[in-house]
Amino acid sequence: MPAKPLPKAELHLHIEGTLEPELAFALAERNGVTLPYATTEELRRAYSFKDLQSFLDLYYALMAVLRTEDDFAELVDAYLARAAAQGVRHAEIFFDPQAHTARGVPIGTVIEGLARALDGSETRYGISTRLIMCFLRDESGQSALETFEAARPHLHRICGVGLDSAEVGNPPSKFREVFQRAADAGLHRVAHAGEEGPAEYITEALDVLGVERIDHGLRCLEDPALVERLARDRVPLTVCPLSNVRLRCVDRLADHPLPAMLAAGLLVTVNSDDPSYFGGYVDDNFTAIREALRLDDETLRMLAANSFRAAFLDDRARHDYLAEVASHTFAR
Ligand SMILES: Nc1ncnc2[nH]cnc12
Ligand SMILES: [Zn+2]
Repeated sequence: MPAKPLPKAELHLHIEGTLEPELAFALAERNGVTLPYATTEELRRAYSFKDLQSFLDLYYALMAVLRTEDDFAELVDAYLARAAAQGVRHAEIFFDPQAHTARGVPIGTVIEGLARALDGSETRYGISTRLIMCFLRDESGQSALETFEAARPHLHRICGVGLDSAEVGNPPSKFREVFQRAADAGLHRVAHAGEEGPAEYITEALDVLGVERIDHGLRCLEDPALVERLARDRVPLTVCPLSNVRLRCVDRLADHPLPAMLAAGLLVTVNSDDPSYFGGYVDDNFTAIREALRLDDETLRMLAANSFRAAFLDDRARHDYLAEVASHTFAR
């Protein structure tokens, strides 16, 4: 019998980044969309990125195949099936509404399609789920505000807001007002910061946007006072090792700063970001860092426990998930 994967929460996962080439071609055919690739193999060969922007260009282009509620529900369903096989017990899932509304897909189609599939996640896959609506930081603050207002009738489906897309030149402070509105609506707040952008963006995300978690956060290591603050305040960092290598934030997995982050006392979690594009889902990230960084079982257990500590869960659910992690036996 194959070893049971370590139970874990996934806190940094873009649902659009789970679009596998096979599903992309199936949806393209169903929706009459022509892709600029002849085969899934040819598409996969395009997955060679020199930086975040070169990835984002393909990521947004491929979304053209997502048009109906059923498409979004199918995308979620495919992710949940894979996530369950990777030991995911809880998932907090990002989506990018502006990438769809800009193509004429109504925001209600996106949110209700995603939410419909997520409604069945506990019974069908044993995974509790939350939705986090991200704003594209290379769009304007005004566009984020309009998106938030368009989503208002659906806010009961959403647990929080986030900030993603091209980081450099797009500081968190652009989005002060929409994050304030989200806070007033009782939503959680997270933001990508310190992936390609500077450590100052992490500080700004905390101070100006009031975020509770930082997505990526690698570049905090350039600012010792910030590292001390993040460690003292137990601010979770949702780190994505395979993504960091594929987007060339880190040269090789063996050079990944995750051990330095742990040594600094940071609350690090491990996640997959855009698994279809970056060569692995979340347990594949755990396996890759275990080997490349020579992590022992207790470190892996701590990373899994951190994922539940950092999740937007109630105390009871958190306690139960942490007990699952504590009782996991590693078999190889
Ligand atoms: N790694 C990443 N960084 C910023 N925006 C993203 N959108 C999807 N993946 C992303
Ligand atoms: Zn991300």
